[in-house]
Amino acid sequence: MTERTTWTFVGLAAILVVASAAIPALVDARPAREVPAPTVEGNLSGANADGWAEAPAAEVPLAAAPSGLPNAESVNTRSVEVQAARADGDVFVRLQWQDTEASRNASNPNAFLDGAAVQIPVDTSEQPAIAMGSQSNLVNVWYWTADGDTEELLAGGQGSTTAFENETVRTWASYDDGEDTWSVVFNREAEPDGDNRTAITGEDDLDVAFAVWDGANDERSGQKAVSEWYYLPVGPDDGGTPFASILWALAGIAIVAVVVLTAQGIRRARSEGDGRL
Ligand code: HEM
Repeated sequence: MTERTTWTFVGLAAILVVASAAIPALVDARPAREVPAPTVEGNLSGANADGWAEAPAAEVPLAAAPSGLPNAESVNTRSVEVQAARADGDVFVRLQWQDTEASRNASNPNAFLDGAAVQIPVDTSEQPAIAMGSQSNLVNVWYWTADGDTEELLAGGQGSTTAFENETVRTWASYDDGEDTWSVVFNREAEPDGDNRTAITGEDDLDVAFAVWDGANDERSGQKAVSEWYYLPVGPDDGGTPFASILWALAGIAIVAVVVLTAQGIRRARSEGDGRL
């Protein structure tokens, strides 16, 4: 093997090192079901507030909740765009979804309101049942309806929802007629007072699920579009991607070393062979 061939091998191996370090970082940029929750400097207190430009969005698919209620499978909303952010000890979540008609008024008994909700576990170390938790694993539900009402609920399974006294959840909502899109922001202190209120302490990532009701399609209570469990990465940093990159880079360096040593070995063996001739 000539010196040139050796260097070509070394060059290729070096490219491999860089690629093996960079590609996993790019491909694994966001684990499945993660909704990024960066700390944001800008204002988040508004459906279209400036700070939302700083928070990446996750597209979350929705499907009919299997509640067994009549028409439960008839839901219109197929996905919701979710952003989350932290600022000054508060947590914010913005949901945006398509709806061709804003249903804000339910004064007629046959009319139902558009609505949206965010569900989080009371005990952040354990993921509850998606269908609004269970008696042994309760959930908090932040519930907005298009008449401007916001409720903070506690649930331990279907049919068990009760409202907290002294609500700590705030919302801002706006409907864009041109884009046929609702934008709703939910906001709460990360660690509010009160029994059974989820404390977002930073000890765990936060499981979170979403629901949307289309009032024009008579959706209400158990007839709604819901997500699977997602999570906000607010727990201790497990060093995920950078750590993986270091391992990949070390693997690449090992490959370079093997290539160089093998090439040198072959050269030496050849020159010794030549010497014997
Ligand atoms: C995926 C499985 C789910 C099933 C089968 C289900 C079923 C039901 C049922 C039967 C009700 C009516 C009885 C009650 O008020 O408890 C209900 C109400 C409710 N659910 Fe769920 N649910 C599911 C998931 C969710 C999720 C993920 C959320 C929030 C993100 C949520 C939020 C609510 C709210 C706010 C109400 C009260 C609505 C109202 O007052 O009209 N549910 N659900």
